[in-house]
Amino acid sequence: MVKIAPSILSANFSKLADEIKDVEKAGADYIHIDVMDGHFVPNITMGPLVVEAIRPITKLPLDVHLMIENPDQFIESFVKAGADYITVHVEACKHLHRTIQYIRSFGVKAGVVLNPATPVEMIKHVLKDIDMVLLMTVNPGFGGQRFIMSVLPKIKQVKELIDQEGLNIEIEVDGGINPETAKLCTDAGANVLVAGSAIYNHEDRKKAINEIRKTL
Ligand SMILES: O=C(CO)[C@H](O)[C@H](O)COP(=O)(O)O
Ligand SMILES: [Co+2]
Repeated sequence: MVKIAPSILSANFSKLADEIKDVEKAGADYIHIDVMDGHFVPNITMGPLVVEAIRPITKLPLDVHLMIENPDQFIESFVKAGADYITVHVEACKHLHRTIQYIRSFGVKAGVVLNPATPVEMIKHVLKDIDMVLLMTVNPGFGGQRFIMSVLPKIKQVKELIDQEGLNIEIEVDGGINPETAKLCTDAGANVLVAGSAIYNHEDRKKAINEIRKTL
């Protein structure tokens, strides 16, 4: 079963609680939270205080995507704020294996993220230690960008590696996911689809989620 994770990056922040309840009612599986620090990516968004405020609003797992330098420094704060998944960029971690162990030491699911230009080889050594691989299908930093087609073979590559090893790891894709691109990703092996603008730019979120689901 493919999961849909609306990214609140494209939500109306002045009524964030309603925006989250709306997608939960509409059949979302996770809430995707994009954390940006203005260093790792050229944009600044939200931090642990926002995650803490969101936690009581929804029963859905909070999928926290850290686009920040030196993520270790903030992991405990995001755990305390209520994150269920914490994903860190391979490109931002000096000691990736250590960071993953640190996330898991709190009983939280750990994921690794690859930018479009980063090869899959970078995560081979940690596959047995993670719960999720997140493949960026845009360059991180902004919502509403165009899907990068050249990431599709990487999704397949990750799926094959996971299957070869008999592991139970979610494959999430993030960026430019919409009714045109979703099935390309699930056919390649993705089972979690992050969608920001494709859901939040529509008045009817249930319809927007169903439009994606019915293509799969
Ligand atoms: O991580 C992200 C950007 O760095 C966002 O999750 C992503 O861009 C979602 O937005 P959209 O679906 O509009 O592309
Ligand atoms: Co994201």
